Amino acid sequence: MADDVLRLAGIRKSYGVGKPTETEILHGIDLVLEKGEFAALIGPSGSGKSTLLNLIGLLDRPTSGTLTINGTDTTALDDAQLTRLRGHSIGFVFQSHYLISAFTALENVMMPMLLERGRPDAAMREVARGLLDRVGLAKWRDHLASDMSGGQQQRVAIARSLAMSPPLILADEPTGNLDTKSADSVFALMREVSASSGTTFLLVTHNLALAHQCDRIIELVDGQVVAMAGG
Ligand SMILES: Nc1ncnc2c1ncn2[C@@H]1O[C@H](COP(=O)(O)OP(=O)(O)OP(=O)(O)O)[C@@H](O)[C@H]1O
Repeated sequence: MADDVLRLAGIRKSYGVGKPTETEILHGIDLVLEKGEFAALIGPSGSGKSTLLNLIGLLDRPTSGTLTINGTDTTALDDAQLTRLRGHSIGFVFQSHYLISAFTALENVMMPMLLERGRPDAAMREVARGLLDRVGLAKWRDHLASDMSGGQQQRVAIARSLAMSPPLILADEPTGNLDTKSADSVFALMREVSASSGTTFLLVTHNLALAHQCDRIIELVDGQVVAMAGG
């Protein structure tokens, strides 16, 4: 369907393939995320959430099954093609923001565009300024990342994840290191971004209160999706 941003069919993942230790971690995942959906991925520790996120983020390959991102079947792509698709289609926000501490907020937000285009230009700066305005950090654009609070740094990371206007953002415990107030405001920001730009979010979280505020909850237990409920 044209509005599918992500489609997984029969995704299996084993580690140690061909070795005596071979273990299947994901046992056939079927999942569709549509444009603008804001979904939570929950499940106990060891259930396979990070393994699944790595596959969806094109950082690892499934053992079998098909994974389609924005209409592109990734099965037959080589590593260079996967890297290119990742750069254009997927934004990442992690528990640790992974900002470059010696760079300003603006420079951090420009990074994905710099990696793509090689050298800074005025248009890039303009996009980065607009994104920092959007996450409420207009006045902080020239501050070093290391001088900002945890919540502000996570806002910069969200602005950076939007730099290439990806249809899909993968957020792995993005509020895990924040106090409740900052966590709530970072969550609200992600929801606002999703609603206003139609960006699809998949949010991995152990925080059930946040999961219940999402459009949908996808629950993983022992490498299988056991429930998909409304938030
Ligand atoms: N590279 C690897 N090689 C072998 N086994 C792995 C590897 N990565 C993960 N596993 C195993 O896969 C299973 C699922 O791990 P995964 O990290 O995906 O779970 P998770 O749901 O993200 O857990 P958590 O909530 O603790 O982060 C675990 O049993 C883990 O030991």
